[in-house]
Amino acid sequence: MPGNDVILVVDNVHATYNHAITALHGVSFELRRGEFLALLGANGAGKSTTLKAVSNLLPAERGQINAGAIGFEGGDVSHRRPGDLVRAGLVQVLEGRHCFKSLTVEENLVSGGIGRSGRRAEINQDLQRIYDFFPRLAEKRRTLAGLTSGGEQQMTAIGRALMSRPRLLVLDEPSMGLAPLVVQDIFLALKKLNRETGLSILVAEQNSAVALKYADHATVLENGVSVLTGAAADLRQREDMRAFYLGQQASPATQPTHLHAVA
Ligand SMILES: Nc1ncnc2c1ncn2[C@@H]1O[C@H](COP(=O)(O)OP(=O)(O)OP(=O)(O)O)[C@@H](O)[C@H]1O
Repeated sequence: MPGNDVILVVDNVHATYNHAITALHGVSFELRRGEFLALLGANGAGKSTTLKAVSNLLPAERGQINAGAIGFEGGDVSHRRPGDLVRAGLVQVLEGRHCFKSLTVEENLVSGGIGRSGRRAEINQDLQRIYDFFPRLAEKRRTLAGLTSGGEQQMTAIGRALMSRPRLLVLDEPSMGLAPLVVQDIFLALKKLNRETGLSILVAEQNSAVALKYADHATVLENGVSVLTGAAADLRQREDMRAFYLGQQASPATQPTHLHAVA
């Protein structure tokens, strides 16, 4: 049984789409309270499927968990509707920075608080907190989200998720399609949120270099299986990680044919 300090447990999860396409066949990891964990892997490795399984969003895509279990705060997520998980503190920012483009940045943020009973003063306080983490959103608060940059839309999507006061924030590929400096800004803000508020963060990323720079730990997926978990600082030093995921050449003597689990 995991201790109270573990907020999310993914235990040997197998998942398929349409009862036919196997997407995951053995994904396991744990996320401790207050931890920033990165889920890494190439295109199609199963990162998005794992995150959708965590938020119980697979059934909406004709997907299902066939074996294994996912526990959030000690309860099995498969018994809870996605909306109930949000109210319980598990909030996901889906891939593709979904914003309401015809609403202002601030209206988008406020929309994230709908459903939670909050007085205006409380909502204003939360808005201010988000503007402190993302000063660029404060400057653009009256601008239509559709007219802001990709980075600002990603920040708006994250800010909207924060309005429901999550305990675990899950993000799918926040760096996608963004310039390197903007990606750094976003990860810096996530790290600050994690450090200053104790928010637990799970982020799926193809950009391993940036994820390993800011995360505490990382789990690597290959073809639907978690093959490696370790401290981000250790993974950054590994020759095989450098060669496979950080785009650097390992010396021929150390080049592996696949990643080896941390002992
Ligand atoms: N809605 C779906 N219906 C059927 N198959 C799917 C669906 N979504 C994903 N898959 C398949 O499941 C496998 C894992 O995909 P997934 O999107 O989870 O990987 P990923 O690591 O997130 O990759 P990417 O970075 O490209 O999003 C792939 O073989 C993919 O084709």
